[in-house]
Amino acid sequence: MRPVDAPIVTAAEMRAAEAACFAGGASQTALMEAAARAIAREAARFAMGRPITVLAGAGNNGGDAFGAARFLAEQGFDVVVAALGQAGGGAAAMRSRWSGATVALHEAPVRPLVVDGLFGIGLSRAITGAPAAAIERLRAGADFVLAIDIASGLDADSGEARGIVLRADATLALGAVKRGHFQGAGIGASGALLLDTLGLSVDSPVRMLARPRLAAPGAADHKYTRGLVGVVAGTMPGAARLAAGAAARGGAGYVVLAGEDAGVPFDAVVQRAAIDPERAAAVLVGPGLGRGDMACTLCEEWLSSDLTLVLDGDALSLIDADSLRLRTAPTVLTPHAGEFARLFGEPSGDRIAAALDAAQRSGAVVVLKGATTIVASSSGEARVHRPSSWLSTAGTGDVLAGLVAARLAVTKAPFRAACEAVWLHARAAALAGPALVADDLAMHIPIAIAECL
Ligand SMILES: NC(=O)C1=CN([C@@H]2O[C@H](COP(=O)(O)OP(=O)(O)OC[C@H]3O[C@@H](n4cnc5c(N)ncnc54)[C@H](OP(=O)(O)O)[C@@H]3O)[C@@H](O)[C@H]2O)[C@H](O)CC1
Ligand SMILES: [K+]
Repeated sequence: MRPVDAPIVTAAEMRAAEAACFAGGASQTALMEAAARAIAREAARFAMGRPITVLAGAGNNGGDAFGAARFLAEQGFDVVVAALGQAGGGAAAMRSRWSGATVALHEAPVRPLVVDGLFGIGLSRAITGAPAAAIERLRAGADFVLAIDIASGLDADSGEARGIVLRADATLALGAVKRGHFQGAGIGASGALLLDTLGLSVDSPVRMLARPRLAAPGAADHKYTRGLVGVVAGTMPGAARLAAGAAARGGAGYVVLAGEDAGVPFDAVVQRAAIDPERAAAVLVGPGLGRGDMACTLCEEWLSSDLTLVLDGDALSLIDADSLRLRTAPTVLTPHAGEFARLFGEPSGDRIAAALDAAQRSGAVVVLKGATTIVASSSGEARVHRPSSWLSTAGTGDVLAGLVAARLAVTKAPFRAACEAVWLHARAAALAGPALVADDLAMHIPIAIAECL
């Protein structure tokens, strides 16, 4: 199945879940048989009757592979197993049940479908030498590669490539999806992500972002109860206008764009010289703010207020992470990779862990944007989303920041608001289609909201 709202685990968390399953009386062989059956089911779908080469490593990833080969052969598929090393432990039992053709990995025949059971979450060092050469040859010749649990060569936690990676067209995650599927080289090497939980009960405060449930305003609501969003304009008012337009279409009851001659995206956004702090439910500082003295002064003023803030763009270049700890009001930061690195340091591989650390350190909700966007809270919760790569164009960050401010004004809950905004932003991009520009996004936000009611 395509995972939705699924827990995302580290290798250690996966092993702990497996151990708990074994402690409850399940056998490793039974679990591997279930995994093998699931792999064979998916491989049969992609093989479409064509010959299959199954790659089997020395660990349990390889054990799964031998089991899958057996089930595929029983269904009449032409299967050969190309094995690396001697299977140990549970994998030996699975290997002993395979009676079909087995060749050494370097002799693996190139076939339309390759099932990758070389390495799973036990990869412990870079893949080099003969295995690397075989991976290169088989990837070049295969029509389709199905990875068992994770593409061989990927670190299960950081998604970093350890030497060569056997890029997959689809990955069947076993038990739970792994952090490595969503970051580093894992983003491009995992292909379509499928999941079979094998009946394991796995939970984690880190989950895939699901479509939010939104509510229409109540009968007693008016523009102030729905929340006034203030957007602070600066030297590049266009960015603030993009943010204000997104806030207005993102559910805010009232949007004030504060700044001389900032202009407005449309008449429903009101331009004023200043934001009335008594009335503002959320204030966005940063888009197009600039980094001069005036910008510094504005940043300091709002940071020292007790208002709910969204800090984006230039504001993230003017503050330091530790000063945020002094704030007691809800704060959401929306850094891209460069702004994040300046505030919290360069993430060392596992960006999910880095975002959680940053949220813990700053006390803010951190939205670490990128090919995978991570929403992290200081309570240790995180949501992970893969938005369209077409969002990599100027101004889309301003739109997201405006959406975060709108959802904050509506929900008054920073983690929930940031999750809703990230989902709506990605959905608006999908609706806008290829080659979108930031100005296209806002008009699709109401359609995305309608899908959540
Ligand atoms: N999650 C589930 O419900 C289930 C998962 N299963 C599968 O089990 C694997 C994890 O199995 P494990 O045996 O821990 O590890 P691997 O199969 O990934 O392989 C590790 C072996 O490979 C050797 N190794 C590691 N790196 C290299 C390398 N670069 N070159 C050569 N050999 C390497 C490693 O040797 P060491 O020297 O590190 O000891 C191991 O021998 C999981 O991914 C799932 O596929 C269960 O089977 C079913 C349930
Ligand atoms: K694999």
